[in-house]
Amino acid sequence: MPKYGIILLNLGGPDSIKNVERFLYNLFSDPDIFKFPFSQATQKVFARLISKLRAKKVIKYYQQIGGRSPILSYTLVQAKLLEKKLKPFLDCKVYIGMRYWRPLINEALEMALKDDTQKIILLPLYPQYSTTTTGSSFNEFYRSLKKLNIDNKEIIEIKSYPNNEIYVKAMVERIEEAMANFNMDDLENLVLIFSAHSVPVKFIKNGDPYLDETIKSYNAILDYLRNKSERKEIYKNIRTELCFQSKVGPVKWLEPSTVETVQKLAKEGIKNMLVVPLSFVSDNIETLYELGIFVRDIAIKNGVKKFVVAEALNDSETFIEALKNIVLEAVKDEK
Ligand SMILES: C=CC1=C(C)c2cc3[nH]c(cc4nc(cc5[nH]c(cc1n2)c(C)c5CCC(=O)O)C(CCC(=O)O)=C4C)c(C)c3C=C
Ligand SMILES: [Fe+2]
Ligand SMILES: [Fe+2]
Repeated sequence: MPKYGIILLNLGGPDSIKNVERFLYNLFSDPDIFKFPFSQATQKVFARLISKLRAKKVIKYYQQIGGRSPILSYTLVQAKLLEKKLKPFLDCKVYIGMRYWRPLINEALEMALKDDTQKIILLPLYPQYSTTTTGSSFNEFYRSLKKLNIDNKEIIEIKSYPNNEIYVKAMVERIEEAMANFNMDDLENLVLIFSAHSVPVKFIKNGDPYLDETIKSYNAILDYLRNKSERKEIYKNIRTELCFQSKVGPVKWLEPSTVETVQKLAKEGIKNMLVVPLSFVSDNIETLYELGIFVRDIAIKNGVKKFVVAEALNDSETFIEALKNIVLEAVKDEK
């Protein structure tokens, strides 16, 4: 009977081509991410329609990255490493609760309850809070709790950690690894492009802190690179950009887009680009296909010579250390 059950919250992704449409249906049925007018019933009808249409398009993308999303395999590794790292300090077990594809949040909760867990810690694998990601996962968790008629469990929510020092260090390590692809001559004509997942502007206007927290991460990583890293003198002279990827649908999303940014830089004569996926802690379709294939193709066609995408944190030991510290900090007054 572990005292603490830690539920890692993430988006999830289809585990096969045949499940792409069902995954998209779950995503478009979520009123926290896509609000359709009128009623819950119309939301379902629209979700059915849009997931069918979008599946036709994105199945081709999933086929190019191995026929499934790699999110779960990376999250499984992160869960295992975190449990191992935490065990000497905390009586705990780590579970995975995905928002849109298995293992789902209610399944993680049921497993934690079966193990007779006394307290549940919600740990989002989103460093930056958004109502569309962490907020949506929290809502789904509380709906699952209500369905099971549970009202006596202590729940500890970790909201976000955009400028946690160890998380920032883990990001810097990934950037340094990717920088090994460039030689000294390349550096004079290199731009570091930080690409975050976009959200519709209306969420930000309604108070979603996602943009502020994304800028916080961006500034903290730049500060580390330019003032604390071993090669700080190099980073002081490297130009950087922050942009937003993965817009879906016709409404206005956060800009500038990653594609526009790459095109603008290429037009200016930039020949070397290092793209850093910000806001993703595991590689997924948005990093592997959108950045690694789609945006790369545009860059090369526009004259870019070297286009490198940094690996997401995935199995980074330093990232797991950050998560360990974040959890221990959250329970320090409880133990
Ligand atoms: C990490 C931050 C993310 C935010 C913020 C986010 C907002 C957001 N996403 C959609 C729609 C889609 N997202 C899709 C995939 C996807 N999204 C994230 C992360 C964030 N989303 C990840 C990690 C993934 C990849 C999952 C995988 O299979 O590997 C998709 C499916 C792919 C596609 O059709 O392009 C959709 C759709 C909206 C509408 C939104 C904010 C309102
Ligand atoms: Fe998304
Ligand atoms: Fe996308």
